[in-house]
Parts: sequence; C-alpha cells; structure tokens
Amino acid sequence: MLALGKLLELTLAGREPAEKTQLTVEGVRMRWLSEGALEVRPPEARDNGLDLLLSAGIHGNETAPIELLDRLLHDIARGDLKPRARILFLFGNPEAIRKGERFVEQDVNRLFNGRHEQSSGSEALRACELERLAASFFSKPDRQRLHYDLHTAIRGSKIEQFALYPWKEGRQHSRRELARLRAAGMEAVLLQNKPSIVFSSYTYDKLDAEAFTLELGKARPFGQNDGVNVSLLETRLKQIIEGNEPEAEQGLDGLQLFSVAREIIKHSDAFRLNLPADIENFSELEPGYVLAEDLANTRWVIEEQGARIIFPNPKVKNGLRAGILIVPSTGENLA
Ligand SMILES: O=C(O)CCC(=O)N[C@@H](CCC(=O)O)C(=O)O
Ligand SMILES: [Zn+2]
Repeated sequence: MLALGKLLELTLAGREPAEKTQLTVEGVRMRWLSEGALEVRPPEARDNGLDLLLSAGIHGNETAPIELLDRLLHDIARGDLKPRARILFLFGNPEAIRKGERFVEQDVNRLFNGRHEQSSGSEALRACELERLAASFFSKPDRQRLHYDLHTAIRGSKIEQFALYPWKEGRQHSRRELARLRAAGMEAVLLQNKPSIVFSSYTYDKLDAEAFTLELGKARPFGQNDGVNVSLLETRLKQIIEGNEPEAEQGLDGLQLFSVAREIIKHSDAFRLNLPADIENFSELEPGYVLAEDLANTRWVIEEQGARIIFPNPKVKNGLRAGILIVPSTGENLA
C-alpha cells in the first residue's frame, strides 16, 4: 500500500511522510498537507464535482470514527476504492489522539467560527489550521460541498446513531441530506436553531457546505470498537466516494427529528447537574424537574413537554455548554 494511505500511523507516530504526494494505480493523487491532513483527488476525467470533507478525532478518545476513516484511506491507497469525489481527510486533534484523551488543554470543538482567536495554546492553533485547511479545500466554485465530522459520545444513548445539523440565518435544512443520513444508518437528527462554535457549524455557516456532526456510539479506545456498528455509514460513504450512491428515498423512513429547546450553560463552579452519572443521551425529563442549579439561585427547570437531554456534562469549563435540552420536531421548514 502507498505510504500516504497510512495517515493514521504517521499521525500516531508524529511523523511527516518522506514523499508528500503519491499516485495510486488508479491515477488518484494523494497529497499530505499537514499533520493528520490528506487530500485525495481523482483523475480529472473521473471527477464528479463533489468535494467531501471527512473529519474524525476532533476529540482524541473517539476512536471508532478514526478507524473508519483509516479503513477508507487504506482502500483508496490500495486501489480497491476508486474515488470520483475530491476528498479531504482530517484527523482533528493529533496530540489528543496520541494521548487517547478527549482534549489536552481545551476542547477543539469549542474553538471554531473564530473562537480560536480569543484563545491560545496548541488546540487554538489547531482549530485555526483546521479552518484554513477546510476553507482552502472548499474554495473551488461550482462544486457540491459535503462535510461529515464523525464523533462518538461520552455516554450510552437511547438512540445510538444520530446527527446534529447546524443552523444559519436564511438557510433551510435539506430533506435530501436527511434522507442520505437515514440511508447511512442515522436514527435521529437534531436540527439546530442558532449559530455554534463546533467544526461542522463553521463549514456550514462560513463555507456553504452541507455539514453535520455524526454521533456513532460510545467512545472506546482503539481496537475496542466492536460495539460501534458503522456498517451502514461505511457502505454509504464508499458509495458517495465512488459516485454510485443509490438515489435516496423521498420519505425519511422513520428518521426522528428534534430541535433544541435550550442549551444548558455552566456559568460557575457552583453549577450542579441533577442527573445520575450513568444517564443515557435522549433520556426523557418530566416538566417540573429541576435539571440544574448554578450561582445566585439560578435554576434550570423543565418546562417543555417531551423534553430529552443530550450530552450532559457538568465537568465542562465555565461558560460552555453542559447539556442540550431537545424536543421533538415536525421538520416543517425543510427544503
Ligand atoms: O458525549 C458528549 O457529551 C459529547 C460528544 C461530542 O463530542 N459531541 C459533539 C457534538 C458537536 C455538535 O454540537 O455538533 C461535541 O460536543 O463537540
Ligand atoms: Zn466528540
């Protein structure tokens, strides 16, 4: 296999490849751009006009998505997968991946849409570099732009695989993209309704890509991901890469839609989240339940019917999201 197909090995070893560009037997050009960053370009005559950004390891301990991208890249480097799309593979936080930690000093996925400018340290620099790599990749006019940022979650979930769809003023969420996600095994989608500082929000908002965070199961160390079944997603990604994706069904086939009711922000060290440590994502909360308390007698009380909690985490830094309260959505504003 071509050395550049071993991007993960290079990244784990913290090494630069001797040759920065290599051609596969199929004439596919692989170009190493920076640590954990590799561009794949099909021969011009085969290019179908899609620019596909696949990122994983924005959180270093979320290894199932990293292993998935590693398999795709191996297949391309061996000539077993024949891309018609241009692809940018990104391993988001190499230092944290090497340590097997979510992050080293700060969460890279809270540093996009310019937030890195208000911060310092290696993770702020990396967020800036990831923005630059994505912006340069998505700078070609008249091409389709698609970004999947792949994650696994800290805790178990009542709905195992789901997507978060960013928001931008004046832009509608796409039914066609939702159908594509359903075909890729996603059981639910959270339709965001305000701007955010995560990677997929940056590519959606600033680079006009269709962009999603995908949650694929529970985070586990390398080699221990048998419980994370990514087979439907893997099949669909191969089809997208090879440009032979079956036309998605019109219906969303049982895909559950949610919208954000409220983001729970931790304001101080006095923040308390009144949930069991092992609570699963998408657990329902009854109206009247006191979800959280913070300084100056601030209380987060459930008011919404059908409210559920995702990503509860009282350990985040002050000022950051400590959970999202969501409610079912009918998806009436889809394009
Ligand atoms: O399990 C958790 O609490 C977090 C899992 C995770 O990393 N999720 C992403 C979601 C990004 C988004 O809001 O689109 C994150 O929190 O960064
Ligand atoms: Zn993550």
